[in-house]
Amino acid sequence: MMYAANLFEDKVALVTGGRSGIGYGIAEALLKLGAKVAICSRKEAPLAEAAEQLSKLGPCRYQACDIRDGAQVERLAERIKSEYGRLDLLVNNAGGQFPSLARAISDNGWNAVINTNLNGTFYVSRIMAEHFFIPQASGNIVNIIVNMARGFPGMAHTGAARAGVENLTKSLAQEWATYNVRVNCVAPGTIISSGLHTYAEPVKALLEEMKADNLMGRHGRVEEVANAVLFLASPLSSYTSGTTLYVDGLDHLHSDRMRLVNGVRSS
Ligand SMILES: CCCCCCC/C=C/C(=O)SCCNC(=O)CCNC(=O)[C@H](O)C(C)(C)COP(=O)(O)OP(=O)(O)OC[C@H]1O[C@@H](n2cnc3c(N)ncnc32)[C@H](O)[C@@H]1OP(=O)(O)O
Ligand SMILES: NC(=O)C1=CN([C@@H]2O[C@H](COP(=O)(O)OP(=O)(O)OC[C@H]3O[C@@H](n4cnc5c(N)ncnc54)[C@H](OP(=O)(O)O)[C@@H]3O)[C@@H](O)[C@H]2O)C=CC1
Repeated sequence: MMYAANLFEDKVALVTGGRSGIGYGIAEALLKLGAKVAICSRKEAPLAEAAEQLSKLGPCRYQACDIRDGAQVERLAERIKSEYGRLDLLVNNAGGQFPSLARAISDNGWNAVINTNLNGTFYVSRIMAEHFFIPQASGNIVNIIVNMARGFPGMAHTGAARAGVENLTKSLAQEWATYNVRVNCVAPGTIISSGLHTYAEPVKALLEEMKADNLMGRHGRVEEVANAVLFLASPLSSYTSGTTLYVDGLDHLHSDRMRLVNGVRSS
């Protein structure tokens, strides 16, 4: 552990999508550094199980919540208020999409991905800011997006949604600086996590190709994303807001996704 063991002592964090994968790893890292944590996601049973495991490291509450539903997010804010009385850090990690060429995405599929990744992130940010960050005159938001620096062929819906979140981050960072609220993004490349298991062939083969194409020759690890979140969540980054930190082994500068997508299409 490279950060001070009490870095987040007395701090309260909400990690959306904290029941699995990257969100679970972020919650785990925050708890190990003294934070009190709340996690939410849609599926109650695995969420409860994750909270039980995480509670071995420190206080961890959970509540089922679909981030696309403002009323559910309001109830989550009330619960955090009654359990912990404050919120210092929001990690907007919940999200996802499905691989598809743009022409094959249905209207519903497009809307599901935009609602989850862009609208959901906005609802949670605004509601947590109104309940906690603005009245407290302090807060920190870290948005988990994806590397879509050069577009995202094969996942155009999520590329558009995450670009929206990146721009929203720049706007909120400026509007809320006066309330001592920082807002930043972490943009992972391909990370070995539960999320990748949701993809079937031929995407699995594509993932191997993407690994070979990566200049570091590998996919990323959940801890590497969590470490970036810890930095942005901590006073070590106190003069940093409105930015994006890539955790992608250089994919944002180098990878040729269109070539890889074409390879899958012709196989
Ligand atoms: C190609 C490169 C691969 C490497 C990528 C590496 C970078 C990124 C990695 C990750 O992000 S890993 C994390 C991934 N985890 C997830 O994606 C899990 C969560 N995902 C979801 O929950 C869904 O994708 C969702 C669509 C956002 C869920 O929304 P919802 O629950 O509302 O969906 P549904 O009601 O089931 O469907 C709505 C609509 O969407 C269509 N759809 C859903 N899945 C697919 C699919 N696999 N293929 C095509 N279409 C899909 C579904 O059919 C519905 O549309 P209609 O049929 O009604 O038109
Ligand atoms: N793994 C990777 O390579 C990369 C992942 N990312 C992003 O990082 C984040 C975490 O990914 P990862 O851990 O790998 O994947 P997971 O699929 O394991 O995590 C997604 C989490 O989001 C929750 N979630 C999804 N939709 C909603 C919703 N509407 N409301 C509340 N919670 C929701 C899910 O729980 P539930 O189903 O119970 O709602 C789940 O816990 C995602 O945003 C993902 O797109 C970005 C780049 C790369």
